[in-house]
Amino acid sequence: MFKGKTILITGGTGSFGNAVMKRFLNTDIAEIRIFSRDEKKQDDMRKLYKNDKLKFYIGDVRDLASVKNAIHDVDYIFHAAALKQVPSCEFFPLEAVKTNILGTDNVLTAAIECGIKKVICLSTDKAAYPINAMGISKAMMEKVFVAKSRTISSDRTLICGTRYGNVMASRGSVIPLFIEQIKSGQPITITDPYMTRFLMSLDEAVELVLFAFENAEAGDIMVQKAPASTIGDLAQAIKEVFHAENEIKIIGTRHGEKLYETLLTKEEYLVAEDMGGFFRIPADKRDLNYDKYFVVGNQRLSTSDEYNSHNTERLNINQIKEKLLQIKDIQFELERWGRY
Ligand SMILES: O=c1ccn([C@@H]2O[C@H](COP(=O)(O)OP(=O)(O)O[C@H]3O[C@H](CO)[C@@H](O)[C@H](O)[C@H]3O)[C@@H](O)[C@H]2O)c(=O)[nH]1
Repeated sequence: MFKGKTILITGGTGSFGNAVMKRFLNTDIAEIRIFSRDEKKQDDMRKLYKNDKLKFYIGDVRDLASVKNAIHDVDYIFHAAALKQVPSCEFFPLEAVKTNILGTDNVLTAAIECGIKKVICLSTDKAAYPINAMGISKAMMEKVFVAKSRTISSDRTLICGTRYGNVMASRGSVIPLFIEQIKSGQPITITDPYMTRFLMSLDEAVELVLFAFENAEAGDIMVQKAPASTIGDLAQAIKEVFHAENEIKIIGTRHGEKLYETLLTKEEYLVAEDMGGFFRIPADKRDLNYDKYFVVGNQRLSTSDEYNSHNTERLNINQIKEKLLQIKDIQFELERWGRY
């Protein structure tokens, strides 16, 4: 599918960007463009991979001209650039607006103008029933790409998205933090032991985006079914994997946090297509003349459940340990500790 093609990954130096890049690097793809703001991270990547298929573009999704500069002759875009830390977006909500909402609009404007064949926008469970600035900005991002998908024929530019749960061990997330705390002998800080989060590996995140690439129609949001765990069990599993004795310190919920996350709202669950390991949330294809779509007896009330990290499959400590041990970064940390 990607033979001879050029892809652009916005936010390409991040955890997800790296994982997609690695998946494609040794295939018959023609070119992988990494678009991001950070020249140091790009330089590190350039030196690490030393591969002619990898091209680097400095730019910022907030700046339309810089996106346009990177987009010529591209076939497909994976749009992963985002501000994604929940607490920091609470303090700088307009920064989340600029990157996550306006930045996405820039990427789509440029993509449509340049006739890019497919754009896949990455969203998060925090966009479903959002309560924090990060989630609200991602919910608006979803609205932007669904609306934009209506304005262009999918034969020309197909715009769709994916919604993720927490990606285990991604940069800046809780798993690397717990490992750092273990290594430096500090207490492991837990916000709320009963809080739950969906747990996905980076490989699963890449799988989801590829599933969307193959199966999504214009405006669809694809969701991967995933198990979840409580944060208390996650911390205990990490302690056991590292044979650590660190004490646990409860620090309380941070700004903007939810007790559990939702991958499908009740309203979405009613219309979603169950595709086995995935859900497809179709875009509402009606226009604003609602009466022409109404069929008597066809009203549906939101009586269904939502799909969230409290009611999905719950992993126990041993199952979390199994998942942790499959993560390369954790294997690496354990080897460095000589405890593997
Ligand atoms: O010192 C800490 C820090 C965090 N947590 C908890 O660990 C969980 C995960 O936290 P974190 O890794 O910071 O992720 P989230 O805040 O859930 O957000 C992440 O996961 C989202 C998907 O839900 C992505 O969209 C975001 O970009 C990403 O930062 C949460 O329940 C936190 O309350 C702790 O218990 N102790």
